Amino acid sequence: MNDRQATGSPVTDPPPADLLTVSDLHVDYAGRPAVRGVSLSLRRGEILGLVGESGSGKSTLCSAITGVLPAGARVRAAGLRFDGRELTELPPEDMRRIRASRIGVVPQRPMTSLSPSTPVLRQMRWYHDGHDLADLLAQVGLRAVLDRPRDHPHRFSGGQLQRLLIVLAALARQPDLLIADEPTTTLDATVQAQVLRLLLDLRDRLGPAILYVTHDLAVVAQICDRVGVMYAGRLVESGPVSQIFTAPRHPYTRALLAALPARTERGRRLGAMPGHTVAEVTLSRERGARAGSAGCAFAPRCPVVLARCHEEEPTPITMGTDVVRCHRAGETPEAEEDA
Ligand SMILES: Nc1ncnc2c1ncn2[C@@H]1O[C@H](COP(=O)(O)OP(=O)(O)OP(=O)(O)O)[C@@H](O)[C@H]1O
Repeated sequence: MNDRQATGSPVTDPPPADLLTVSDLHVDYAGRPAVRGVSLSLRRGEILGLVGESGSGKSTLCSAITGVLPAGARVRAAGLRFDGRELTELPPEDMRRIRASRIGVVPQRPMTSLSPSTPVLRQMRWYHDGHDLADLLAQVGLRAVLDRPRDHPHRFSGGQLQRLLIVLAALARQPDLLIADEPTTTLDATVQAQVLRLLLDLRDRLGPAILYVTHDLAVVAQICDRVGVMYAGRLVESGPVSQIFTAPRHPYTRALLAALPARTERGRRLGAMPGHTVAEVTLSRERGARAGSAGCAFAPRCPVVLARCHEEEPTPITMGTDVVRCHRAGETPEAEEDA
């Protein structure tokens, strides 16, 4: 059950079934781990935010779900279940067909996703799969595009193009899952707000689940039901937005939230925290693993680190609605400081 439903649904409602369940997913690039043992689930109509600093594995996780990893990437998973079917057990062609027809992807940079030499409206007609395009555009307040049949992509703003691409991804095929990997990175705050409103509108109208990757915690607070926090390829904490923002249990999540000057500030990206970069941490961890110790990847930067954290990697612990990977997850922050 997600946060929004939690406030309004009667207690007797059956729990909504998961649309997507990822179990113990690992992705390596030429032997270097990028995603390490990630498990998550996404329910129909739910928006799950994925946050974490650059290089933490967010895009790789999305690409593993859509099945479009570059050559040289190696994927292992205990399971990748989509709408009741185990994708890893299907013949590759069936897997590709399900992914292509039922998972929509909103690109990060709209300008580079369209052909520059063909009018936008014509490109939309190629892809929209026979729906009434005028109706689709009117539903989301973009009917005016129909009056511009000769305009090429460069005649549109980034925000207009992004909203058109979201319409294509979400309405034309009506996928069950939309993956949006930082779709507002290149947009200013006002246009970003329009794009977020459009996504919420589409979710409410059509009910796709949305996996929304962002560096911006304010966006998470605004549109997501649940959030997953990634660090060095691990999902270190996940849970309802209300829980994570008010009582984060992982020290990395707490550091991210503390770095926000005001919880309501818009447009702030997650900067790397002072100290080691993720790449340095991963390298030092790999050296540690070779030397026989493989502790928590966050230990070198952790303000509440224990000796144990350098030696033993924490396993995920379920605590109420949260799943946390931290040896100290059960302690209050005050107790951690006193220790
Ligand atoms: N095609 C690739 N070949 C080799 N390594 C890659 C490739 N793509 C990503 N990586 C590495 O995998 C790790 C995870 O990268 P990924 O892009 O998934 O992180 P991210 O959290 O999405 O970062 P960002 O927020 O900057 O997009 C990084 O160490 C990155 O350098």
